[in-house]
Amino acid sequence: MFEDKKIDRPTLEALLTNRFFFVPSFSIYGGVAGLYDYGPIGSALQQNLINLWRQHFVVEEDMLEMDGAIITPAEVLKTSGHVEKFTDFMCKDEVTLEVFRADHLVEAVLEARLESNKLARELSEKLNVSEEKANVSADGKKKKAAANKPTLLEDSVVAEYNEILAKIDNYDMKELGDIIVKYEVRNPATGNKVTPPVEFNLMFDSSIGPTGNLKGYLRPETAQSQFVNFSRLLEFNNQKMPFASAMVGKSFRNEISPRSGLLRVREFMMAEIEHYVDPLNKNHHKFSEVAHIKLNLLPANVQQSGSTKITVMTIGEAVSQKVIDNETLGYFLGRIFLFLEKIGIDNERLRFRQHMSNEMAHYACDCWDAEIHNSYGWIECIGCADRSAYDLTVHSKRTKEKLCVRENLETPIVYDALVCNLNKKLFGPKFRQNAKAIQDKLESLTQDELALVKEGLESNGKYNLEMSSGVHELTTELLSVDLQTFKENVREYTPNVIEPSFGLGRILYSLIEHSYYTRMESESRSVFRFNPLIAPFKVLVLPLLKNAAFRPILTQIARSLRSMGVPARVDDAASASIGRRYSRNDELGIPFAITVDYQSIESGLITLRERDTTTQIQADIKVILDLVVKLVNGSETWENIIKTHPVIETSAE
Ligand SMILES: Nc1ncnc2c1ncn2[C@@H]1O[C@H](COP(=O)(O)OP(=O)(O)OP(=O)(O)O)[C@@H](O)[C@H]1O
Repeated sequence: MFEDKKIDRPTLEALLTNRFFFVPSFSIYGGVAGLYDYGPIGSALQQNLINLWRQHFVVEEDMLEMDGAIITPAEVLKTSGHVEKFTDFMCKDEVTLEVFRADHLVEAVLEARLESNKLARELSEKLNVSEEKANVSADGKKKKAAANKPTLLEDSVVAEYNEILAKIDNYDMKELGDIIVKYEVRNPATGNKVTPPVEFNLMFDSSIGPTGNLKGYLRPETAQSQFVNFSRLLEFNNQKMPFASAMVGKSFRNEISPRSGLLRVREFMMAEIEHYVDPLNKNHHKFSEVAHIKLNLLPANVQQSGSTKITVMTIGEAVSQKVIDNETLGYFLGRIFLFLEKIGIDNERLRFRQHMSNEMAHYACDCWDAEIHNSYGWIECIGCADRSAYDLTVHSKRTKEKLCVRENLETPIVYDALVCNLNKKLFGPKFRQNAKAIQDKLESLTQDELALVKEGLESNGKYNLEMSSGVHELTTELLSVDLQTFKENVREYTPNVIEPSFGLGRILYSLIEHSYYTRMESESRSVFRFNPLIAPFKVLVLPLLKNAAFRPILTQIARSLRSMGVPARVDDAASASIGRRYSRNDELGIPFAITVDYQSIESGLITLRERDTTTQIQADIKVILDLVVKLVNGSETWENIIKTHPVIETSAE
């Protein structure tokens, strides 16, 4: 099913830089890895992506949008676990001190060896020479791999490598260190050994205010601003559950070794949704709308067995067979699929990969990444996790603010529970300064623990309570543990959170690759097949020839389009032929072109060209402008139009 559509990345990258899609930031100062500036085309693409995302999620799913602060006090990120755990594993070239993200280094080296092995085998088959000889030729071709012990690999070693690659996201620091030693993973560029992996925290720190006493960080995700505002969001939603909040904004991660263009940067645009749901009911009222959608799934158990084989399943089947944990998670995977399809991502190069046990945060109960294949391999572009009640619980515990839902019950819940009844007159004087801590401890005991206290008191007249302050003897004069009946009219619970988290730069770059092609007749003519929703400019307006007589009509057309909300670009440069101008604007992915010629001045006729087919029709200005608006807003298709408007003959482009 999946076909690796190879592209010529150096040519694509040169085009993206030359046409100012995006470029390394501060390049005239030498640049800094992992920072990029978007030019007019990149910014317009990003903005269109954000607009479509807002329409598809915030508007259609009726979400509550927020815009939170970027600078975040350390206390918030300590509570969320980021200060301690937001780390990657780093190792260094022992000689040059070049740094690597350990899992990425292992991945790159093993992949290079597999590739080298493949080449050697192909050569060996072709030339029918001994494997040793073939090995020498393959080594010559793959210099990089040579630094990493390029030998023709035994089948069993190939299987081991493939298993490691399938599980690469699941290894902890020690396991990665062991793999590096066992398989002699070295710096591919120098062949030097690398140091054992260590943890590196990815957050940029800072201090807030002039005293330097308040430590802060640039946020590594937008989620925490949404969690800490949960009560206000719930209030705004008239206390109704379930509901979602959403936020688009920059996040910052001090990546160890950003080497893959927009895919791994230190400052990037995120779009995150936090969907709050009752932990006892994770069904979704619109689930039936996505249940039929077939997804390419890569479940955790398949990866754990060392395979990357895709299972194609409908979301309905996946949820009913518990491959996907619950309906709400399934619903969001479906909506993510529809969003990616709408913007133009190739479904054959999209898969949903489930996290393996170690990879998943300890509190999460299921997590799927939408991975898109591009020339860098399979890239996680969207994470979609069920984070359970973790975030709201920890922030609530730390701040003593209630971050929970109170729900009036139609039928009250009646239940029996054990409670401690203290004889306060004796309890306080007996334990003095420890009394409060002991009381708190007793109140925090579970029902099972209370049952043990009750049993001790009733059978021995005493119970020894162990605490960090020592062992405290509790006697029947001081307290009793009794069964009491409770009636609750209100149910209080902390919602679970399902979080789809989008990295817009990764989606954008993948879309650029999926949209890129070169025309058959000339390899040098690059085109982006951006659909009209995503295209930076929707219409190119150009004269057949440079002639001042065309200027008024060009201006009139461009102004009309712009006033109707259709971004238009005029290209009337004197030096370039019409074919050259079509082609250099195809490089910007402009879907339609309106051409003005002498007939336009005489009779108001203009031509409309479609980018991918290069077919053209001719009609009156008003007719064409009406058609363009429909084409751009998606209410009309080119296929339809050329059924009713004859395609005209044009000179070769
Ligand atoms: N350094 C980065 N550069 C660009 N996008 C990123 C980066 N880190 C994360 N993202 C995007 O943010 C999304 C959500 O972040 P998440 O924390 O789940 O990523 P992650 O698992 O840390 O990614 P990775 O494992 O690739 O570092 C990712 O799916 C990705 O699209």
